[in-house]
Amino acid sequence: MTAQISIQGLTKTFPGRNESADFTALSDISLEIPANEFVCLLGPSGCGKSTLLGLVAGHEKSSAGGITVAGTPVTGPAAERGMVFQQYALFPWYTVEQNVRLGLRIKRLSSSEQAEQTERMLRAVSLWDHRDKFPRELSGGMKQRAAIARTLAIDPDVLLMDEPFGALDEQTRNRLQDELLAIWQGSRRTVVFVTHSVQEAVTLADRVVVMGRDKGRIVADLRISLKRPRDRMSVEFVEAEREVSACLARAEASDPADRAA
Ligand SMILES: Nc1ncnc2c1ncn2[C@@H]1O[C@H](COP(=O)(O)OP(=O)(O)OP(=O)(O)O)[C@@H](O)[C@H]1O
Repeated sequence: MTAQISIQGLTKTFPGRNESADFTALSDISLEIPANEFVCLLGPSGCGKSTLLGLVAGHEKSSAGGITVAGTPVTGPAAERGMVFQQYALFPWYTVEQNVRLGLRIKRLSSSEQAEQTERMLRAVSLWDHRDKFPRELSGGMKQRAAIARTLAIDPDVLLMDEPFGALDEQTRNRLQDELLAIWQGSRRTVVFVTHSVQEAVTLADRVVVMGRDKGRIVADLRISLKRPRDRMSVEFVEAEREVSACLARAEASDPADRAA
């Protein structure tokens, strides 16, 4: 089952340090994400994308407003919401296979089911032949594929991805985008994907939500209705990129106002 995400009047204020004023990263954000939708969050650095994702993941607590996933309020992390970070977060002392399998322990599967699921995921991200390697023996792209396999093996309804391909070269990044889409198309789930890249957003998303500097305000909500697979060189793709870029430029120019709470 996949889940709808409902964000209502979400505000996040971080306490100020050393008597400085509190800092409001997000103010009164509302967003509805239907089940199975692939949403990219785009916006200038510091606009609150990771904060929003962390709140959906349940890693952070909101200061006001709330989030429900499939109708249930988010009060902390849960297996149904899987997170992939830019830094791969693999255990260095475990092999690729062990890293993927570890995540499955929370699912209470039998040992043969764990082995089966691990193999399926490692094959999906083309790492089966590298399953006995340790993270230090992998390239950046391979590490990220292992991290994705580990999260997907748990079969979360909601996949939260915080710039997962941001540290990779363009070629590897394009390949992983295509792999991720193939996996998503094979078993749909709701995806919220943070990126800085307009091209990445147009390649992946059903919908691009652009956040501005002003406490995470949503300045644009664009549907990308290009058919998949998308040709990054096509006229339609370039046009969509231009439209998203124009919104991003407006977001970057938006006045951060007085961000103190
Ligand atoms: N734990 C924290 N304590 C205080 N301020 C924080 C904390 N986490 C984030 N912030 C602030 O909240 C704002 C939003 O940060 P966030 O990391 O969500 O932005 P972002 O849009 O993901 O940025 P980037 O694109 O650079 O990753 C920033 O000004 C940041 O300094």
